[in-house]
Amino acid sequence: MPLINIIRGETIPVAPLNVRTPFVKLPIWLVVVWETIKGLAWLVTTYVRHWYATLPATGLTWLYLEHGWQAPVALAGGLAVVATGWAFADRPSWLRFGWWPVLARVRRLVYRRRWMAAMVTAKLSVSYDKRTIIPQIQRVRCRAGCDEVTVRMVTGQIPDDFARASERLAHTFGVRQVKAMPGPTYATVVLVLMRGDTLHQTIDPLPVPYLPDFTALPIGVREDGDLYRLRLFGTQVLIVGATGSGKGSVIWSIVRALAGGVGAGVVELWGLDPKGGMELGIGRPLFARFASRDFAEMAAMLEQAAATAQERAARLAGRTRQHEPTPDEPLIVLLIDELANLTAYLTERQLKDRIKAALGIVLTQGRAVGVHVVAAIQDPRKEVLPARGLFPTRIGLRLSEPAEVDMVLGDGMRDRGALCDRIPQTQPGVGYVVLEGDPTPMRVRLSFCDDTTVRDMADAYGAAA
Ligand SMILES: Nc1ncnc2c1ncn2[C@@H]1O[C@H](COP(=O)(O)OP(=O)(O)OP(=O)(O)O)[C@@H](O)[C@H]1O
Repeated sequence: MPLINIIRGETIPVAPLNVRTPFVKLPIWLVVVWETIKGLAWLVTTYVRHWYATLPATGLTWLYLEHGWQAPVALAGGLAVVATGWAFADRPSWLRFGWWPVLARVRRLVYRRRWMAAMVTAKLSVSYDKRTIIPQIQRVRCRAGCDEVTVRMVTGQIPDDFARASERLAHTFGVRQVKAMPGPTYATVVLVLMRGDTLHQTIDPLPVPYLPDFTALPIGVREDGDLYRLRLFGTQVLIVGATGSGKGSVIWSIVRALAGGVGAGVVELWGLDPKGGMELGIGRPLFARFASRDFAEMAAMLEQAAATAQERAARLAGRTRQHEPTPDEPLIVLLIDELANLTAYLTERQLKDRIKAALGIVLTQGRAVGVHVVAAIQDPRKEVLPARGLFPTRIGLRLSEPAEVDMVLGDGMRDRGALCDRIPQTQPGVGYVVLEGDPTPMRVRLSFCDDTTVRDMADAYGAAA
């Protein structure tokens, strides 16, 4: 009979019907056999699933039964000696194939214990049709200072859902930070749970490359332990950070990576230090051109850089897509400390307009023809730096407000883990960058060149060298 007056999807109240379940009589031996088969099947599945624990336990028990307690103790001792020897002989392979896989097994158990509660409280479980569906742990991998947990998401979820809950997850699992990035296949997300802090200590100045690779200048260390290499070809670089965040160390790290080129004559550094030469002054011999007090001189330098960029662009048009620096036509890098002094705080209107126009030309036309800008600024707001969008590469150091993070690194980057506003004042030189081809931000620490290092570098590679 068709139901009338029933809205689709509405729950129909239980009918007051008296239902009697059919009564089937089973012999007791059948019940016992069935339960035994079920128990055995459970034992076999558990044994196979947890082979990493059950197999060694079986082996040790067999040894004990066959040869007494000395045999398993000798075997365990022997294994410990071999493992220690391996760890000392070749630490990377020991970590990769020995220690981390074992640790990953243990961590998997730890995560599974708290997983359900974590997913429900972080609102990552999905209730549907009176059922609660939880994202599933697929794989756990351990690496230096972090665990990578690959999770199978519930249908309809996206990695950004996990990114938004990352802080909650970090507290739940007692780790420093959680980053969420798209997994290797659709419907998976990789949660990177950062434990220790590989960037805790100051990074010493890196070796100066004999001739710089302009596509990969080594300027710091990434939190995954690799070198952080900056691509200069084809880009302009903006460094944003509150006062004392270490903007100077980014500038000097870049200069250090380019110093070999300065010595060889294929790189020309132009220094603009509107704060009176406080920052760049110590490395004066490294700069082919330098201005620190006279704003008219700075405007003239920018105009000359703009004219060079235009002239090179006109000459190279249709011949090459990337200018190759030579001693006759070197790569020009304009290093500007506190750019806001030129773009926002300058009171002289005419000078300001000249600087704005020249800077716009350099930023738009200089990228492919070897005229680059590396500029530092404290305040990333549009009112202070209208040309922010013309800097394709941005480095976000410690910032004062969460809202500034997305302004510097791009929309949604704070949710994806770029916590620039949480960098402690005690960690200058730490910041976040967006690497090519990676949608999640990477935490990095720039190398620190103290005054003596800068002076030595200037003596070795500067004009007088
Ligand atoms: N990469 C780094 N590693 C360790 N310490 C650093 C690093 N960079 C800077 N510092 C320390 O932090 C202090 C402040 O750095 P710095 O002057 O470069 O900051 P800043 O952002 O340029 O500040 P301001 O805007 O006031 O010029 C330095 O005196 C130095 O001792």
